[in-house]
Amino acid sequence: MDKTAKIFVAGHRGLVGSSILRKLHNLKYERIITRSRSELDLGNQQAVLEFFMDERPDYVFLAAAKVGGIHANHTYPAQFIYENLTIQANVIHSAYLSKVTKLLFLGSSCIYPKYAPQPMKEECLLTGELEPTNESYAIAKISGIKMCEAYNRQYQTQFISVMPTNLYGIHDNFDLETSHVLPALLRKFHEAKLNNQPFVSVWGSGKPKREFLYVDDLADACVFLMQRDVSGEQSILNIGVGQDLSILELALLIKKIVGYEGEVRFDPEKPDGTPRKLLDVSRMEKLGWKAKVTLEEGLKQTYEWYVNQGIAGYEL
Ligand SMILES: NC(=O)C1=CN([C@@H]2O[C@H](COP(=O)(O)OP(=O)(O)OC[C@H]3O[C@@H](n4cnc5c(N)ncnc54)[C@H](OP(=O)(O)O)[C@@H]3O)[C@@H](O)[C@H]2O)C=CC1
Ligand SMILES: C[C@H]1O[C@H](OP(=O)(O)OP(=O)(O)OC[C@H]2O[C@@H](n3cnc4c(=O)[nH]c(N)nc43)[C@H](O)[C@@H]2O)[C@@H](O)[C@@H](O)C1=O
Repeated sequence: MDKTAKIFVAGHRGLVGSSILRKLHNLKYERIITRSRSELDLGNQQAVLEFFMDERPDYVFLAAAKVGGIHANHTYPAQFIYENLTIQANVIHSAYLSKVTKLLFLGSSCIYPKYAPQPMKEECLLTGELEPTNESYAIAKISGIKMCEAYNRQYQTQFISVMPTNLYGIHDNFDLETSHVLPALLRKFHEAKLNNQPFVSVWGSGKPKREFLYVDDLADACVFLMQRDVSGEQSILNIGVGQDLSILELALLIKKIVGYEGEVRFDPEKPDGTPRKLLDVSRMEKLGWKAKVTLEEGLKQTYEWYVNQGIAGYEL
């Protein structure tokens, strides 16, 4: 991927896409193409094909998707399967037809079985039942991985899939209904502090364990992979930090960073989801890549960004 390559970042306004865009700008890539959803609906097959045939990008980062936390996934399974299947099918097929050199598809750690041995290796894909709260999303993501593999086998394309663990960072979604746990807890603890609330409600039992990767580390890994030949069995790669913590431990860390002094209460009416999903990151380590940002550093940066955006009501 030389500096004059034409690069399309799909989903450039999202958490991941915006971070990939920042990384490419910092590395002085000169020909980056973006389209907002109103300019190009990636669910529109004809429009996507016309765009690829007109623009002829060399490299594609496919970071556009229907994304959400446990509640959104559980409540809107039809939208999660339909939108993800159509976006990825349109982009991957058009990339093949327009002879894209290399495409990187964003999967997710939720593609692995609910009770997969920990840490989860890439080989455990399709070896057991999925977690019901995000089955629709996971099935769509598995289809995207299999589509990339099928095109590589039949058409000799270079389409790779990465499986990031739970992500967080600046430009995340802080909506309490649709967000993931980390931005939700940053917001809940922050608002509880501002409003002197006596407790913060944390969903589920607090026992599930999750691994969190700062989004700029993910963007770094994605660009690293685009710049290298990772064909064959390495066309699927886990990306994580290799360490996890319980939701209770996460809540206590966020409470400390925000400086909230009230109580943490659990809401057993809300689902726990997968008990644990820690990724085995040895494939990426063998390639020479490792995450750099610690959870505490990443949380502080994200909290500062959230507060400075003005969403939170006051400046730090
Ligand atoms: N966030 C996480 O914890 C994880 C994310 N991933 C994967 O990473 C990728 C990016 O996720 P993330 O950045 O968090 O998601 P976001 O929701 O932050 O961003 C998704 C982007 O896709 C765009 N988009 C959605 N539908 C369409 C459409 N029909 N046409 C054009 N654009 C569209 C959105 O546009 P708009 O701004 O207009 O809504 C948005 O910019 C996804 O594939 C996700 O599955 C994987 C593991 C964990
Ligand atoms: C990235 C990943 O994200 C999703 O899977 P998830 O990891 O289960 O998602 P989550 O971040 O929303 O929750 C993690 C844990 O945290 C608990 N929890 C506590 N309190 C809040 C809370 O306030 N909000 C949320 N959302 N969760 C909370 C919550 O009950 C659960 O036990 C999938 O959509 C999946 O498709 C996917 O790919």
